[in-house]
Amino acid sequence: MNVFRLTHITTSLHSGSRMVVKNVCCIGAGYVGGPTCSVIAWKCPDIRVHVVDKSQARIKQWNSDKLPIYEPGLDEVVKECRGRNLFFSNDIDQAVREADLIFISVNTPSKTYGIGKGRAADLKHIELCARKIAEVAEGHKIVVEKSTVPVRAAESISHILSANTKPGVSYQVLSNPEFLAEGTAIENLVNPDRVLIGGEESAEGEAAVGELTWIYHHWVPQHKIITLSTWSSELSKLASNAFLAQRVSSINAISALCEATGADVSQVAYAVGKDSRIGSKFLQASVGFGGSCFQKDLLNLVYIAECLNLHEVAMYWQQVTDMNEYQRTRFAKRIIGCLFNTVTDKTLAVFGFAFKKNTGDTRESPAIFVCSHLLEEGARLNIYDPKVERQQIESDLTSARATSEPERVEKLIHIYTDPYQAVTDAHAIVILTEWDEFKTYDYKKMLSVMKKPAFLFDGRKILDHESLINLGFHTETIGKRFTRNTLLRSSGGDL
Ligand SMILES: NC(=O)C1=CN([C@@H]2O[C@H](COP(=O)(O)OP(=O)(O)OC[C@H]3O[C@@H](n4cnc5c(N)ncnc54)[C@H](O)[C@@H]3O)[C@@H](O)[C@H]2O)C=CC1
Ligand SMILES: O=C(O)[C@H]1O[C@H](OP(=O)(O)OP(=O)(O)OC[C@H]2O[C@@H](n3ccc(=O)[nH]c3=O)[C@H](O)[C@@H]2O)[C@H](O)[C@@H](O)[C@@H]1O
Repeated sequence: MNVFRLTHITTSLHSGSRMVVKNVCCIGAGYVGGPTCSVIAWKCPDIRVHVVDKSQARIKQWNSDKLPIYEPGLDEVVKECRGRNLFFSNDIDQAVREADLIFISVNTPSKTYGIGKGRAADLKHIELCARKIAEVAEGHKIVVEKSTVPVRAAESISHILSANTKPGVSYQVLSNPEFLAEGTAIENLVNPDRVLIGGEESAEGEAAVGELTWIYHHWVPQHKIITLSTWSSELSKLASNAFLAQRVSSINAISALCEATGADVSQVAYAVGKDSRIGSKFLQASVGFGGSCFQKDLLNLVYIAECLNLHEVAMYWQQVTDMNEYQRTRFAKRIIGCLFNTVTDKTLAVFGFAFKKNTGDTRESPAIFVCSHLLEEGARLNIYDPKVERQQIESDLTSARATSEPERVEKLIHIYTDPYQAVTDAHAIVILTEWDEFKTYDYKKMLSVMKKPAFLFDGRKILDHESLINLGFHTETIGKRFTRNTLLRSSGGDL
C-alpha cells in the first residue's frame, strides 16, 4: 500500500496538479516548532514560513540575538533566514489566514487534573489551535499535527474543524510527528532517519500528503519519506519514544546487576550492542532518562492501553518508567550511603542540571530528582551547568512538585558560574549531565580545595575513573564498583 501511495503522490506532483504551498504557518514556537520551521525556511527559500506563538516573551526572544533555546547550529540558520522567508510573531490570526499549510506544534503535557491525571496527554492546547484555525481560516488549509498526540487525535481535530466550517473553507488533517532530539535538533532535521506523513485514504488526503511530501523533498530523499495511515503515524511516534526509553531502562536495570555482581555495565553494553540485531546505540547506562517527552509519552501509552482494557500491555510499558524512577532514587541513595549515611549540612558540588548535554532544557531532568532527594536530606548544593539559567534551576527545585519547603530549599542551593568555585570546601562532586567540558577539568586542582575524603559520583560515566582514584577521589559510577575505593575509605581517603 505504501509503495502504491508513494507512486501516486509522485505522479500527481509531476503532473502539475498540485496547489503549490507558498505560505507555511507553525503554531507553537517551542523546541520543535522553532528549529523545525527554521530548517524548512532554510531549505525551502521559495516558501514563506511564519512561526507564531501566544507567548510574547518567547517571540521577542526569537526576534532577538539570544534565541529562547540553545541548540547547536540554530543561531546560524535563524540568522540566515529571519526577515527573508522566516518570521516570528504573535499575530496568530493573520499567519493562519495567509497559510496554505499549518503545523500545530504546541505542547502536549501529561494532564495535571481530572480524568487521566498524571498520565493522559492534555490536548487542550491542540484543541485551542483547531478552534482558532476554524475561526479565522479562509480557503483550503492543510493542518498538520506535528505535536506528539494520542492515537486518533487527528480525528478530534477534524471534528472541530468540520463542525465549524464556513462556506468556501475546507481542510485536510495530516499527522507528521517529529523525531528530533534536543542538542542535535538541526542535525536530525537536516538528515532525518525518516519522515512520517500520515493522511486520510482519499484523493483529497493523498493530495495533502503530496503537498507536505513536496516540502520535505527540498532536502530529504524520497526513500526516507514514509507515507502511512494517520493512526499508524500517530502511534509510531509514541512507540518510537517507548522503544528508546525502554533501551535506557533495560541497560539501567543491568547496571544495578553489575554493581551487585562486580560486572561492568560498559563492557556488557558493548558486548550486547555488538549483536547487529540489537545494535550499539542508546545503551549508555545513566542516572536515568529525562526530557519533556519520554516520561509523558510512555505514560500516555500506558493510559491508552488501560483505556482499551489491555492491562498487560499497560503494565509492560509502565515498568519502563518505574525502572527509571528506581535508577534515579538508587543513585541518590548511593550518594548518601557512601557519604557515611548522611549528607545533612554537607556541601555537594553538582555538575550539570540539563536533562542531557548541549541543551539548556531541564524538563524532567534526572538532576531535579536527585537534587530534590539530597535537599530533603539537608545537603547544601553548589550547582553548575554551562547552559541552564539560574532562575530555571531555582524554580525547578523550589516548585511545589519538587519540594514542600521552598524557603528551606532556597537557602540550601547556590548556583555557580565557575565550576572551580563550586567545589571549594565541597565533600563531593556529583555529575548529572554528560557535558563534554566536564572531561577537561583539572580534577587535581579541584581535589586540593575539597574536604577529605573527597568523593566523586559520576552519574553519566564520562570521566576517567582510574585516574580519579589515583588522584585520591573516592569514585563511584553507575554499573561498576571500584575495589580500590575500599582502601581509600579505610585510610580516610587521605592518599
Ligand atoms: N522537545 C522535543 O525535543 C520534542 C517534542 N516533541 C513534541 O512536540 C510538541 C511541542 O513540544 P515542545 O516544542 O518541546 O514544546 P514547548 O513547550 O517548547 O513549545 C510549545 C509552544 O506552544 C505555545 N502554545 C501553546 N498553546 C498555544 C496556542 N493555543 N496558541 C499559540 N501558541 C501556543 C507555547 O506558548 C509554547 O511556546 C509536544 O507535543 C512534544 O511532545 C516531539 C519531538 C521532540
Ligand atoms: O519526542 C521527543 O521529545 C524526542 O525524545 C527523544 O529526544 P530527547 O529527549 O531530546 O533526547 P534523547 O537523546 O533521546 O535523550 C533522552 C534522555 O535519555 C538519556 N539517555 C539517552 C541515551 C542513552 O543511551 N542513555 C541515556 O541515559 C539522555 O541522557 C536523556 O536524559 C528522542 O530521542 C527523539 O527521537 C524524540 O523526538
